[in-house]
Amino acid sequence: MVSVVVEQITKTFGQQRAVDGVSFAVEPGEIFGLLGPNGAGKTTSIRIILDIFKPDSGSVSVLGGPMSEAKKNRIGYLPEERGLYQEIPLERCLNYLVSLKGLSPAAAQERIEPLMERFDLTEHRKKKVKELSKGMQQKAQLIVTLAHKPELIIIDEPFSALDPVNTQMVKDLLMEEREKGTCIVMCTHQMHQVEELCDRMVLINRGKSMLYGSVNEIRRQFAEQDLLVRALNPIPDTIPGVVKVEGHNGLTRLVLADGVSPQSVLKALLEMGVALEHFEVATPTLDEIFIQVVKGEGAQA
Ligand SMILES: Nc1ncnc2c1ncn2[C@@H]1O[C@H](COP(=O)(O)OP(=O)(O)OP(=O)(O)O)[C@@H](O)[C@H]1O
Repeated sequence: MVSVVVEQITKTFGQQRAVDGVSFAVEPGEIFGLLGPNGAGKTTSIRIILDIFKPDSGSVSVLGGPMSEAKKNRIGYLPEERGLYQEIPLERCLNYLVSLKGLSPAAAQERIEPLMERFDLTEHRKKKVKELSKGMQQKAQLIVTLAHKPELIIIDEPFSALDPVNTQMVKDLLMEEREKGTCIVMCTHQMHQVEELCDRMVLINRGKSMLYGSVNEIRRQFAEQDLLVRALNPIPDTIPGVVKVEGHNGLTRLVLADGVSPQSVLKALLEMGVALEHFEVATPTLDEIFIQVVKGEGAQA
């Protein structure tokens, strides 16, 4: 069963077309990136998926059909605007919010304790939420998102305010959830996290879907006609099929002539006696692809 199917959704606020014909599907056991610049329509799309907004047109299926009150307890949502009660102790706040997902206070407590331990929050459990640091509050919010063992997790900027150690901890947790077959939809502006974590993605710009598919496939589509090589002996200046040879971060970048394949250049290098240590087809980072697409230089539907 596909966890989320979004088909041709549109939403307009006044004159503003916030979402304009966006479609995508997310399977169980995958981490899916919902990406786009500020104001692209990501939060609006999430709110439509969660039935907070009705779309003007198009349809959404969540966990096998339309959203229902019962289904909301099978979803974990980490919203952009965080919703912890600031004036009460952390443990009470967590227990209350997790109980809202259909667990008894005792069952909620059983789920919360190991997560507080894992997130190094146990010693802070008696502190009022407002006395916790931003990173601690972020971790607490993640506990609320995950403790009821949702089948679908929708998270907006899960790594905000987290240091590298906590970021890694959250990444490990998300990868464990994926292993268990949970479906994870993640909004983030941190493209290197998407490269590391996401299986597939959609990139929205001005409400429209610009790129959709496997992260690796999208990166390959944008691969340049360049090779990055390093050798034990000097790399010749003139190589058949190569129009430019230049230094690049400790490697040598070979710019290929139109229509020349990386394999033919590899063969030429070996025939010229180059002792290769490193050979790769230069793949742009998602950051570079994001900027290229959003600036309108490489838009693909
Ligand atoms: N409730 C609303 N009323 C009016 N306009 C809205 C409303 N919610 C969103 N918009 C507009 O819709 C567009 C998309 O906003 P949205 O919040 O979905 O973007 P986003 O991709 O989540 O951006 P960010 O990365 O900055 O969070 C923006 O132009 C925004 O001003």
